[in-house]
Amino acid sequence: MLDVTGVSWSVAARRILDDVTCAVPTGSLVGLLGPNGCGKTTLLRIVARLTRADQGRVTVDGDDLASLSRSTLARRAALLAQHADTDLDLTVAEVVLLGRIPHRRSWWSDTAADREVATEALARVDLDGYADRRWHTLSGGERQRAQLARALAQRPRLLLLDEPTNHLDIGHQLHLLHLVRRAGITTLAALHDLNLAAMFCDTVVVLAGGRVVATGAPTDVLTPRLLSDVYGVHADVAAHPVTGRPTITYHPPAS
Ligand SMILES: Nc1ncnc2c1ncn2[C@@H]1O[C@H](COP(=O)(O)OP(=O)(O)OP(=O)(O)O)[C@@H](O)[C@H]1O
Repeated sequence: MLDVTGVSWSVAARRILDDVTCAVPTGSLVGLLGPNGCGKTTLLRIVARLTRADQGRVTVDGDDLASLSRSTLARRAALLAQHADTDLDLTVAEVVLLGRIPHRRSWWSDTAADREVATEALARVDLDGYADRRWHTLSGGERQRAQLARALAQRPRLLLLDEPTNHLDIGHQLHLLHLVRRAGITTLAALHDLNLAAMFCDTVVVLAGGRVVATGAPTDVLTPRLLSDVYGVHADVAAHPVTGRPTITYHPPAS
């Protein structure tokens, strides 16, 4: 369970997050939504302890994040950053094996078990046979999936995903979120595609101007009124004929 309570953060005299409270129940997928610049990445960075909150508290399975050692945190939480990439001349397997570092006794030697975990993670993201490819030869979508494999290879209890469907074609977007859901890992994912959020998330948390403006089941939160208030768009929302989840059809902007 991830609990974020009263988190605020300012930079250059500007309040970016303002008293944010939200929770991700164990094993659930929570979508972090909101327009560009509303503070989604900042919140994920605070939970990953890459940025320090000015106020508030974050606990993971009851433990205060601030009290965990770096190595314990690295074993517990994995972050897939928005622009995760590397300039190093690594193979795909080497990148995925970076996810095993927090679990190793020695920095340099990966074990057969580590390599097995990495191979399995690559298979899960549909990248079998890519292990020996050089990183720079991958497409944007292949890199994104390989970065998810690295995060999965970390075997985290908490997964933090910043726009994980970036660069992915629709088939791989659906596959990735289906996979994340089925993995049963406590997951907080910043998402821009509201239809995907509606389809896969147990709960959505909507930020606007650094504040939580709505939290709840997608059906309750993703209403035409909220889409208009938060995103300034007009849309129809209907229940999907099979799943009953909301599906959004946007209206073109009035000229
Ligand atoms: N280190 C920083 N210095 C100055 N401004 C910052 C810093 N970090 C974040 N910001 C600002 O804080 C706001 C929130 O940024 P953040 O990246 O969290 O938004 P976001 O919701 O993830 O946006 P997007 O959907 O565009 O990725 C933005 O206006 C950004 O410019």
